[in-house]
Amino acid sequence: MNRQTLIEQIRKKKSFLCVGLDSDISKIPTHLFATEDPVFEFNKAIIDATKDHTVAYKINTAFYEAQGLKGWISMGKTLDYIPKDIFTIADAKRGDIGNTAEQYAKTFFDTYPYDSVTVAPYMGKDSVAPFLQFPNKWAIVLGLTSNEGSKDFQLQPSGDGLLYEKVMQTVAGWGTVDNTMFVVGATRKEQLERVRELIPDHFLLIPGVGTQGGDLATVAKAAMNKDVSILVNVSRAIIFAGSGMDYADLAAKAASEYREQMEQFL
Ligand SMILES: O=c1ccn([C@@H]2O[C@H](COP(=O)(O)O)[C@@H](O)[C@H]2O)c(=O)[nH]1
Repeated sequence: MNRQTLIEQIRKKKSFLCVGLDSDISKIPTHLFATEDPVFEFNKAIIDATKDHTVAYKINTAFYEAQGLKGWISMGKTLDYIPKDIFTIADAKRGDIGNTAEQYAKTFFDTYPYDSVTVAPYMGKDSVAPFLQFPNKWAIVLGLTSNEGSKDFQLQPSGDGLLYEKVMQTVAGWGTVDNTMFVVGATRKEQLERVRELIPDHFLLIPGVGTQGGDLATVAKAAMNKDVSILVNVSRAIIFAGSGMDYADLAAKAASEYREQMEQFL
């Protein structure tokens, strides 16, 4: 999906919500274990319940890879089931030397036709470049992450600024606003305005609202630009809003409430 279409979807649905399909098998309602593929059945109902409220789905591949072959099968079926006008993210956080990165790009853009994949930039330009060669596909590069450990390296001084500032400015020069987004945690609210000074036009994928405690209004005010250009991810607070037979209804309610809040900023 290209940038213009994504912006149009955000305007049309009045939502910049990304629902995270972190479908942890240990948290899936027990009645689904009577089905052949409980993870897919869970995701299918979540997608049916939330698709009108969201413009993106983020599949965190860890929850699928941990299940081995059957996890990859559930992931493939889930990706196929997502409506084609909804942006898809493989949250795989890949990054390796060039020829290996090429294989990762092929995995998540060709074999599994995601719109985007999250990429760790630590290994430098040749590790990110292979993800930037596919028309209408995106590398979503870790910029400033939501976890406590982001203080260990990302927020450390580097030259005149902080390491994450240097990383984001450098990576922004490798691609364009049409193929590169950045991950910035909602929990790093002190840095959001600085991020927008550094990269005013790029899309940001913002996780950390919901279970991690990030505030939607703070994020929207600091990070939106004239084209909106943010996707706010919520995983557990939507997909595990309930744990019984009514889990999909409760997920729909949670997603709808986030969308209604988002509409106020659009
Ligand atoms: O900095 C980051 C980068 C990625 N994530 C991922 O986003 C979701 C958040 O899940 P919640 O349940 O809404 O907390 C999850 O897949 C993380 O791996 C992040 O949280 N922070």
